[in-house]
Amino acid sequence: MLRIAVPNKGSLSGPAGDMLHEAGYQQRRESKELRIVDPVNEVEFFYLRPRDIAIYVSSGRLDIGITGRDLLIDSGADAEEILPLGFARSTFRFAGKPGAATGVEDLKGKTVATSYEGIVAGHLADHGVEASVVHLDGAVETAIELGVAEVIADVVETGTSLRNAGLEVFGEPIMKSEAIVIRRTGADAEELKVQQFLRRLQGVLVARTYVMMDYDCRVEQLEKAVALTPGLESPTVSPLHNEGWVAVRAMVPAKEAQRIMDDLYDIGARAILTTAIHACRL
Ligand SMILES: Nc1ncnc2c1ncn2[C@@H]1O[C@H](COP(=O)(O)OP(=O)(O)OP(=O)(O)O)[C@@H](O)[C@H]1O
Ligand SMILES: O=P(O)(O)OC[C@H]1O[C@H](OP(=O)(O)OP(=O)(O)O)[C@H](O)[C@@H]1O
Ligand SMILES: [Mg+2]
Repeated sequence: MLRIAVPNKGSLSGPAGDMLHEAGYQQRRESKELRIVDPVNEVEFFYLRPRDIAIYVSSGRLDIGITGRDLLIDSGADAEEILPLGFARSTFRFAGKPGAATGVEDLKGKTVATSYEGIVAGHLADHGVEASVVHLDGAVETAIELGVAEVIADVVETGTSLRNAGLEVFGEPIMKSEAIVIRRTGADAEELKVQQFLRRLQGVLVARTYVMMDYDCRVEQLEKAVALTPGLESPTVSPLHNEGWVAVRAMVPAKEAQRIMDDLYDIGARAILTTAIHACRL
């Protein structure tokens, strides 16, 4: 049975559960459940604190886990990223009162508050900067106002929390993060159950980003039309009963679907339809 760590709380928890559900796995019904078995798919899910997941996976007791890239790096655990999942996207940045600093090199002798001590200490060391790091569990933005630190390093998504605290980012982003699947470093990459799990999640990612497009066009326009809808490998082209017309079917990126429909219409395609993809294996 495959043993998988899933975030039990916080920003990663809801979207991770939704994705696993879309991939056909049974998920917990109640937020207090700590583990469930999905006997049909032969998977056991452990609901753990996001910060602890890399540690469990690196111990080898759990096969894979879903966590944030920033949490994996912060933990220093012996685990590696095997699939980015596209949700809980954020950047990790320094911030302070306007004019407090312009880059990491200005932090010598200063105090930095953060919940991600591992990332910050590593980044300071990479730049040869000696600064103090104060660990706080959350609401780090308030640390400056209350005099605990001169600058902070924190997760930034929309920037609203920083703005509300009168702070500004400075310097280059320390890292970009999103939810990821991890496994123990060097674990068997060919393990069939792991491969099947990853294929299911990849199927969800494709189903979320692509739609199926169908349309009819005149044979003379086919090359132009196919250039607009190349599909992933090559579009399906079938003859219509009316001579001189063909039906074309191809996957297109959902974000571009409306523009592609306009362009197809302009070159004479008709009966242009898009439909959602519910699941897929590429
Ligand atoms: N506002 C946000 N937008 C996107 N991702 C976020 C945001 N806040 C935290 N994350 C991501 O969530 C993960 C941290 O999860 P964790 O549960 O520790 O904190 P949280 O989501 O802030 O929850 P809480 O603070 O309520 O405990 C990290 O990967 C982080 O990048
Ligand atoms: O750029 P934004 O869209 O404002 O998002 C970033 C904020 O979200 C998280 O805080 P959270 O709400 O989890 O509170 P916490 O600081 O107590 O963890 C993070 O720590 C930032 O403070
Ligand atoms: Mg938080």
